[in-house]
Amino acid sequence: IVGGTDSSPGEWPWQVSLHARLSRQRHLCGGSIISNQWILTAAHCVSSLENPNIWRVYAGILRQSEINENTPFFKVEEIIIHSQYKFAQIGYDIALMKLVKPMNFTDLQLPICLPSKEDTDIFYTDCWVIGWGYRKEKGRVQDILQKAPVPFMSKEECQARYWKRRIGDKVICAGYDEGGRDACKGDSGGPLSCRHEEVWYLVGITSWGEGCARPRQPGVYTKVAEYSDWILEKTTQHEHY
Ligand SMILES: COC(=O)Nc1ccc2c(c1)CCCCCCC[C@H](NC(=O)/C=C/c1cc(Cl)ccc1-n1cnnn1)c1nc-2c(Cl)[nH]1
Repeated sequence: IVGGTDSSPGEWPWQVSLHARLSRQRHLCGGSIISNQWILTAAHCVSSLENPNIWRVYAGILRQSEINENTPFFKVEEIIIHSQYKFAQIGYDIALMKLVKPMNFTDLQLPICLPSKEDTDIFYTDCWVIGWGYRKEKGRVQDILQKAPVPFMSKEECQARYWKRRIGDKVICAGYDEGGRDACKGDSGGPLSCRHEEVWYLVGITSWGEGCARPRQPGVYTKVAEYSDWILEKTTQHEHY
């Protein structure tokens, strides 16, 4: 996160750190708890790393330094990537991780509400981007979870900023024309959390941008309200006859 500040313990209890164990283990992406057994993240985080056994989900942590070989984590049973996903810049940048065992909710690990598909036209005014990512384009993963307020940007303005690309209806842009606050490397997959009438909603999934916090280059987020049916379909246990 560029231009952010330290979060407090329990401020964002739905935020998780997704680690993968390749040659060595490291933080790769953020994610959000949406139920006791499901994590929502970005497809680009897990595509090409679809083996569930390499992933470790760390919940209820504020600092990356809390993570060591003795720190408890949740194992992943299944990874579901949107079938139309190709690249983050095209869209459909959404994926689900099913945990092997349901987690117990505590003050430090709780789900965030999903917006309903009727909520696609709410103009949220209190949105925050969160993560352990870089504070500048050439940076490093941060120890303490960072937070930054980012204002919504209209689709028209966002399309004007990214005129070489097609900004579709299933993404949200957020950021400042003067730059200065934004997501950055290591934040993707994490939540764009917006508070609306005292309730926090998972409005966006951190996806891509042209550089970090550059003027007139806002962050682009998967618009979660557009995927309510997809999430419901994939997370509902249909009896297989
Ligand atoms: C010590 O451990 C580490 O350093 N880990 C570790 C640390 C960092 C990374 C990895 C591991 C790789 C994850 C691969 C999958 C993910 C690949 C893409 C991912 N993108 C982002 O997180 C954010 C994008 C982004 C999003 C918005 Cl909304 C706005 C501007 C953005 N940026 C534009 N330019 N930079 N950011 C990324 N993440 C990293 C990089 Cl490197 N790039």
